[in-house]
Amino acid sequence: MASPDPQKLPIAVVCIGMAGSGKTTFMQRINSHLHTLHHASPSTTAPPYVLNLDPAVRSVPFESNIDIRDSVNYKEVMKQYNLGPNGGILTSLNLFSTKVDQVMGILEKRCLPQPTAQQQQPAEPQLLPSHILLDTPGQIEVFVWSASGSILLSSLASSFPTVLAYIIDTPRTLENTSTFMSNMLYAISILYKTKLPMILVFNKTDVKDESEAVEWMRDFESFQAALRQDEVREGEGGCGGGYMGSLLNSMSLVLEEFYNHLSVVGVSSMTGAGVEEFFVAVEAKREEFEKDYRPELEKRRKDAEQQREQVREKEVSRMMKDMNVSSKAKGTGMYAKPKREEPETVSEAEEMDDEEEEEASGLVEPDDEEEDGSDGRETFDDGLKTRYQQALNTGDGGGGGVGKAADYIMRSQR
Ligand SMILES: Nc1nc2c(ncn2[C@@H]2O[C@H](COP(=O)(O)OP(=O)(O)OP(=O)(O)O)[C@@H](O)[C@H]2O)c(=O)[nH]1
Repeated sequence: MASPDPQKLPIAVVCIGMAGSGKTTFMQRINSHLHTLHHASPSTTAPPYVLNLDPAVRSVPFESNIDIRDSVNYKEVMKQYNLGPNGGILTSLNLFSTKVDQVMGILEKRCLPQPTAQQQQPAEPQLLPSHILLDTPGQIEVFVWSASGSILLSSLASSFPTVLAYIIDTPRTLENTSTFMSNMLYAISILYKTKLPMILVFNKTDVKDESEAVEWMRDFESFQAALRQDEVREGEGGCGGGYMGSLLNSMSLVLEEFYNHLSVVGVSSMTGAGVEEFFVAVEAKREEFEKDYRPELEKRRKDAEQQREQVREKEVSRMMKDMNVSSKAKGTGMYAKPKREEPETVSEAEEMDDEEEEEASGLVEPDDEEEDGSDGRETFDDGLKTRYQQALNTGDGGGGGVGKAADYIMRSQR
């Protein structure tokens, strides 16, 4: 089947952000925006596909197609494993990630073009969602820094263009320069951890707009001025003074490159202002994903495959070495005693008896062993390696190959 056009693939938007930044409200807003588009033009636009990955949320103000709470009971997990709230969320997410294959199967079935029964003449063009929306747990680190979060994100990104929407509580983050810088550093760490394109969503712009933050990001001088104001306000001992001031100063210089890679939008999830700009940014990130991130993902996948292959080769060599030792010990394989030929004359019989006595007493000439041993071992090793490789490679990728290898070991040890 030809791979689908990347422009037609639904794009996955993963909402992450500090607790209380407004992720769920933002999800609700973009979900309702896409539903409105669908209602306006039902024949050309499908509603989004929505996933809730927050196991601890009591109720979500939007309808999700896949909800982690349907498969994992967070409260029960806490009870059974004797965990606190964060451990409970983490374990629930881990349990859910064991079903990632099923989740991806459903997503691919619902969001990717499916081959029709008669491939040559597709009946009607399938209307697929243009967006997959994901809400994540409030405890950001539980999702971003856990193995299960990585598994879910990398599985998603291997099938769909994926962008992160990092939701920021604008009024809170603009309280002072150090809060702003902390938030930016958190965003940068997530960017480097996930290696996915990111949009900074300055939320709650109905309370305070994002212009000041944008200025701090784009204009180093204005951040310096804000820093000086903080110093004056809080005095030398405050967050803007002393070593903190110079630290923030140099960090703002370092972060310039990071800011250049980010899309920034101001949104009010309450009023809906800025939502259209957000979707424009999402489309720009889709291109970036295809141009920069997909090749990187492919490269990482190839590297991982190569590594697996190397490990397998090592295993084969190790098994071969073990075989050599155990064959030697048992006198099987290349160390098997050659079948005795019947002596034809009395002197031959005497010679053979002498040899037997020598072997039994351990008095074998070292030269004799070396002479034909090295050649024989190489041929034996090569043959054995080929047969092992065949045994490991044959089969269904499941236990078939391993089974054959095991059979082979058993037979050769007899
Ligand atoms: N004024 C204003 N308030 C907002 C906006 N977005 C969210 N809020 C409020 O911020 C609070 C937190 O919003 P949530 O959507 O629950 O935030 P969250 O990040 O999902 O929270 P957790 O799931 O607990 O991490 C709520 O009281 C919202 O009403 C906004 O755009 N403007």
